[in-house]
Amino acid sequence: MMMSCLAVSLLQLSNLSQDWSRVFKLFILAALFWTVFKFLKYVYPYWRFRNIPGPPPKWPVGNIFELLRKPGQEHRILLQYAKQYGPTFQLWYLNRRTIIVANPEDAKFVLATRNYPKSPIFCRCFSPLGHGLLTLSQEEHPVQRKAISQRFNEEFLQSLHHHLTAELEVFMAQMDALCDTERVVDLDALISALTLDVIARTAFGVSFTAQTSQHHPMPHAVLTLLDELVNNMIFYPYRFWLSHITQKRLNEAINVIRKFCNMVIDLRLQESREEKSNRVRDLLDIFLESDETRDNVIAHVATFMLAGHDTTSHTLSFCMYEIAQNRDIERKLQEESDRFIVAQDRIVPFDQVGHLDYTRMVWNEALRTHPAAANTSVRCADRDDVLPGSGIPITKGTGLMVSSYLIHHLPQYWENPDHFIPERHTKEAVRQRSPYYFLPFSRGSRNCIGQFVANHEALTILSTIYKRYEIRLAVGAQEVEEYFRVTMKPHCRFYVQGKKDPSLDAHLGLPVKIYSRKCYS
Ligand code: HEM
Repeated sequence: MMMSCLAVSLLQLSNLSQDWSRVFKLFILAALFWTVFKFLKYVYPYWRFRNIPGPPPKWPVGNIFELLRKPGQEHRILLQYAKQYGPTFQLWYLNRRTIIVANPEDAKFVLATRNYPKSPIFCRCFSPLGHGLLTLSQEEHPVQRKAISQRFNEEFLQSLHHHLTAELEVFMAQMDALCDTERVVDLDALISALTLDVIARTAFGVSFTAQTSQHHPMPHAVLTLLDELVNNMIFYPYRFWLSHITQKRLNEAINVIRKFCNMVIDLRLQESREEKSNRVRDLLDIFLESDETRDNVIAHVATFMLAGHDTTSHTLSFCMYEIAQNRDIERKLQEESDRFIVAQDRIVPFDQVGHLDYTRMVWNEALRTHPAAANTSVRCADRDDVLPGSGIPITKGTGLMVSSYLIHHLPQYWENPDHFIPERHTKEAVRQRSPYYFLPFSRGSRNCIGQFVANHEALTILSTIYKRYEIRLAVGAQEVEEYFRVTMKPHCRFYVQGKKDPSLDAHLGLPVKIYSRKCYS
């Protein structure tokens, strides 16, 4: 009896263990299937699009490491690819395909139709302060854009000129002090402080005094915010590991900006009608007059500051870098500013800015050779399609980026693309070519809403500077390079005359010496 009981329980145990081993086997099999499925899903896009032009991806990471090879020089690497594989080509980020678009016909298709909304990842990364125009969804954007565009009129431009004049006086006082001293100055830093003060006045009606003091908390907060947003985007796949490091700086910057905006808005709401009529209008007025919540007003103003500061200042620096290498261009600019800044005026009057034709051509050539926004933000196809210029197939969800830098530098679109030739932008020449050959401000419904602000600001600053000063590079021209980090900025690799000068920062933007113009000395 005992024996038979034992035999039965042994049998049950062995059945149980057989069940377990069967479950285990099934589990291993399922895991194997899952791995194979995931593997095939991962490699399938590589296989499916293997014949599309582009640098061969290194499995499993794609083209990441080639792009990371030279930080800040990604635009140069992409230019090599565009020359080798054709203007529109594909790149792989892990197993995700991104199409770099530099065929003007393809660019038109992507920018002018509404089938390519901004990528949700971009919108998520760039909106910690809420959604401004740059990151609004395809549905919300048109209404907001229309409302803001209507208020961006002649009156607004006049108030901009008023703010610009005030800040340019501060700028010139600094330039006068540096003039003829043989001191090496970082012109990019000076211009950056100037444009930050201008955009602050245009936005809030008050200066951040970035040009004269280090004490205002906003310049630091705005620059930190910009930097951290870029980090957010670049390191998006690793955000969980990096978040605690970057999040602290980001939150601190956001708190400073929120606090400042709230303070200015509170003051505005307490203002009497008389006080308001005695003051020059600014962006805050425009947004407060719309029926936006306070948080949305702050998001809009912050977006304008972020989008309008770096872009304008770095392009201006590159413009002066090019002029410093070409005395003929400098002379023509001087002649034009002499014509429009007359008698006791130091700054070109508002109604004369539109007549600065040569200065405009020089500015446009700087926008072509060194476009601050070297490419649009990433778009995401909302349907299957074929790009009409290159014939490249697009599947729903594919990322696309239109590269103005590539279009501006490919010899099939621009003769001698690396030469700085302002005459490319005569009215005649502009009429004869497709607008999609020149895309510094992008095009279509998501183009730059601030482009007329940037143009007005740039022409006023350039004519003021070349009326009074001569700018000379303090280093060889080849030592200043383009450094790309969402925007393109000038970056000087070497110290002056190869020696470390303790008065200079290791990463200068544009080292120059400033002289008073011969006829003024
Ligand atoms: C040289 C100077 C500038 C350049 C090269 C430039 C370039 C651009 C580009 C390429 C875009 C499209 C970005 C995208 O595809 O997502 C853009 C958008 C934008 N820019 Fe500018 N920009 C400049 C100056 C300014 C200024 C001064 C302001 C503000 C006063 C400004 C405000 C904006 C805004 C708000 C957007 C988003 C527009 C929308 O999505 O509706 N920009 N800019």
